[in-house]
Amino acid sequence: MSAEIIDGKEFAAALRARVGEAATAFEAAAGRKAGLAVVLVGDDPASTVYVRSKGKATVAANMASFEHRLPADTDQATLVALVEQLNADDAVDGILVQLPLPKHLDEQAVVAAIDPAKDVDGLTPVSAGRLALGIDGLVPCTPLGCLLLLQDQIGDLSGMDAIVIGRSILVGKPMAALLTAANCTVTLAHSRTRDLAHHVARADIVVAAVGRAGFVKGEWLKPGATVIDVGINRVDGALVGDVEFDSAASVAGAITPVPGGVGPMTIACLLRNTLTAAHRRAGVTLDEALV
Ligand SMILES: NC(=O)C1=CN([C@@H]2O[C@H](COP(=O)(O)OP(=O)(O)OC[C@H]3O[C@@H](n4cnc5c(N)ncnc54)[C@H](OP(=O)(O)O)[C@@H]3O)[C@@H](O)[C@H]2O)C=CC1
Ligand SMILES: Nc1nc(=O)c2c([nH]1)NC[C@@H]1CN(c3ccc(C(=O)N[C@@H](CCC(=O)O)C(=O)O)cc3)C=[N+]21
Ligand SMILES: [Mg+2]
Repeated sequence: MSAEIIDGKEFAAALRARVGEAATAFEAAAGRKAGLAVVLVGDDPASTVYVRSKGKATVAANMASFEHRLPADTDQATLVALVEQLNADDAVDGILVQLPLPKHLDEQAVVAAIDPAKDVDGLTPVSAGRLALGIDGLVPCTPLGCLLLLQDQIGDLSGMDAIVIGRSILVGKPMAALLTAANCTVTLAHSRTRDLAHHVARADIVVAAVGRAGFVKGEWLKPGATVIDVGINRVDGALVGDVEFDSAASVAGAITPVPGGVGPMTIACLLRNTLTAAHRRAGVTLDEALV
């Protein structure tokens, strides 16, 4: 193995600590804590674990956490009514509806009901439109976390060839937009891409968000490439990424592990977005140098 291991867990802990300090300053200035509401429909075990760890991180960063758990058979009108109630609640700065929702619910309509000012997941049409147009707004947490790791690892990304594998609304598409804004030349690959290995071989930066364990092979990589593994797959009880770690680590220059890479960054960026939303909503200036 030759690759440097990118310690997302450590980076995320430092970011959460800075967000916590800024959240304390926000409370002093605004007379209230910044607040994050998370909505979980159903009892998918992985989602339940994620929502719980996020709630703990929120409280540890001196923000208020509001958890709403609804039964799996909740109807559309009830869920949208909850989102509207959270939109109207002044103590709530951020709203996250855990995805995927049970199949009988219209995910797009639920997300579109979120007030864009509180869209800390960056998933509403308004947030996605702002990102596409280069207008300042709230950016999806996982791609934001990946970008922060890349900039910390590499510095200026200008002119680099990047490939994003996966084009989901939550990860791949916004990741490609962020890398484009950072002046990379971006390839966005998906299940219909022909000769993926050929495209990967050109890339200085590889972001894998496919949802298939060990899908990206080390032999595809350009030697020295920086590899960001977004995948969270459970195989025989263990968490593994979308990149075949051992073969990739022998070719890459740097690589994120799973766990301990992108996952912790997602939570840290969720807190950061909540703090950003709180400042904007309260008309308090955020010291950007801090976070
Ligand atoms: N670490 C974290 O914080 C987070 C991790 N994740 C994890 O990241 C992974 C991806 O999540 P998400 O984006 O939501 O997943 P989706 O299932 O929504 O999207 C998967 C994408 O991968 C593409 N894909 C599937 N098979 C192939 C293939 N053979 N070759 C090329 N592309 C392919 C699909 O293409 P097509 O569009 O053509 O179907 C699709 O665009 C999952 O493992 C998920 O658990 C997700 C969110 C946060
Ligand atoms: N609206 C919405 N927004 C999301 O951001 C969102 C979502 N829905 N649905 C599910 C996915 C998945 N996701 C993860 C976040 C953190 C870890 C994480 O912290 N992982 C740890 C390991 C955790 C463990 O051990 O299980 C790690 O990688 O080190 C993983 C996955 C956010 N998602
Ligand atoms: Mg380091």
